[in-house]
Amino acid sequence: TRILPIAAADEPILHQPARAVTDLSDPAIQRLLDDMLATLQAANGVGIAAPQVFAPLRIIIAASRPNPRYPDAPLMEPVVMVNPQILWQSAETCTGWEGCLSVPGLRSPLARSARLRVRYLTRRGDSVEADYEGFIARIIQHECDHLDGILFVERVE
Ligand SMILES: O=C(CSC(=O)[C@H](Cc1ccccc1)CC(F)(F)F)c1ccccc1
Ligand SMILES: [Zn+2]
Repeated sequence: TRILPIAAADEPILHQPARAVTDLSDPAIQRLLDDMLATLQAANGVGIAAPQVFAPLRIIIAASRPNPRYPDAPLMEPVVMVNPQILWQSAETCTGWEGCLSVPGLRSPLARSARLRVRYLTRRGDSVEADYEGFIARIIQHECDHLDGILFVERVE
């Protein structure tokens, strides 16, 4: 397992759409998932997307945990989502702080849908549909933006 370099905001890979994963049994994909997890934990983040470690693939990891800005954030097992699709998101929004490992030192409040339904493949290839709300829903929206080449700073009013 390796800690991977994290792309800075000016890297082109962060401004282009990522490609769907077609072969989850590829050992290189399974290794990437392990490396993304190690990189996320080393960076003390609560989420990460494959383009941030220079892999133009539709893979995200959400790993909410209590932190100074979200003391009541749920502590969750990191969830790996391959080819995530947001099936539904609430019109109702909530505003909260966001940061980005690719934009170090910048934090900004941002409105996101309060609830969403996501369909994704687990790292073993099982298709899952799940509902999320609050801080975890925020992380998933932030990470899915990365898969479409969108940084949170582009959404700040
Ligand atoms: O742990 C961080 C560092 S930034 C972070 O973890 C990003 C994820 C994130 C943090 C906060 C809100 C939404 C997403 C990671 C990124 F860039 F890869 F997506 C944090 C920042 C602000 C509020 C709470 C926590
Ligand atoms: Zn980010």
